[in-house]
Amino acid sequence: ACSSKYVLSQMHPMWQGPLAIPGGDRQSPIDIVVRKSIFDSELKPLVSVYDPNTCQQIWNNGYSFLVEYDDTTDKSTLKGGPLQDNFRLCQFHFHWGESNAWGSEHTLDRRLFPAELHLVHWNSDKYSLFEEAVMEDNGLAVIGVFLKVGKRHEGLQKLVDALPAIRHKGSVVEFTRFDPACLLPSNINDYWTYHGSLTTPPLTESVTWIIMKHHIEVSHDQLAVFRSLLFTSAEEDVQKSMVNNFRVQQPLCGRAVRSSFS
Ligand SMILES: NS(=O)(=O)c1ccc(C(=O)O)c(S(=O)(=O)NCCc2ccccc2)c1
Ligand SMILES: [Zn+2]
Repeated sequence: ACSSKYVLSQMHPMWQGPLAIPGGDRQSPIDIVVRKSIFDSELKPLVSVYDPNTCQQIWNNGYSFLVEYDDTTDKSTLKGGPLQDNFRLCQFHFHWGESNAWGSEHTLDRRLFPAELHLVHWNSDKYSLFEEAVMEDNGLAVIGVFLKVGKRHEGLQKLVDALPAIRHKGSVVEFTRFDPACLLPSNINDYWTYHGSLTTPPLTESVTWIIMKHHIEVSHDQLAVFRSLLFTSAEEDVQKSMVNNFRVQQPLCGRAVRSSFS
């Protein structure tokens, strides 16, 4: 799938029909083979500055639920690490399974996690709109954090409590003063990074992925509320629970995965 100009047969249970992807040799997600990752001492510490007052709403887009931030100014930003430019936070969302046995998009030596958090940022030094950056090389930076089932995550509870109000596809509610930094592991300086793509349409190869080595813990009950969301809108007569909203893993095609730690 790396050589062909177009990568077809992206027949994913959730998307209708094959998706032709331009290029197709730097798709995401991937399995991170830890022993094959390359320590890069030039990788700097990540610097995230998030302003909870830029948090605006939470909504169900029929694929995941997104917490969206005001990205019209440089108030919530990410820089450093593998990034040369300044990136603005636009949203975060999760991927999860129908059981705790699987759900993450990336894996570590094939190890699956029950869920994965993605914080999506776009390059505000080079582009003026998220929609532009999505289509461009070096346009996006996404932080991935693995979730494990264990103790209750106090910071996550405010988000969990908002989910029943957005059960159906298309529902939106106001959601303010949420600090996404509370969802990051205590150590954000240990990560892997590689060049890849969005894992949802348009699957553009515009993402610098930054996958955290350390996970966060959430409780079984908190994750169960994620699974109470629906893929379907209120009007549809068959309601489908929002689970297994992850993409199948993609070929590495010779890409290097660098680590910030040895
Ligand atoms: N797993 S991932 O980080 O690749 C990802 C998943 C979902 C979405 C999304 O918008 O639903 C996004 S998004 O926020 O980047 N939007 C992509 C689709 C889109 C393109 C252009 C304008 C609006 C939305 C990213
Ligand atoms: Zn995602």
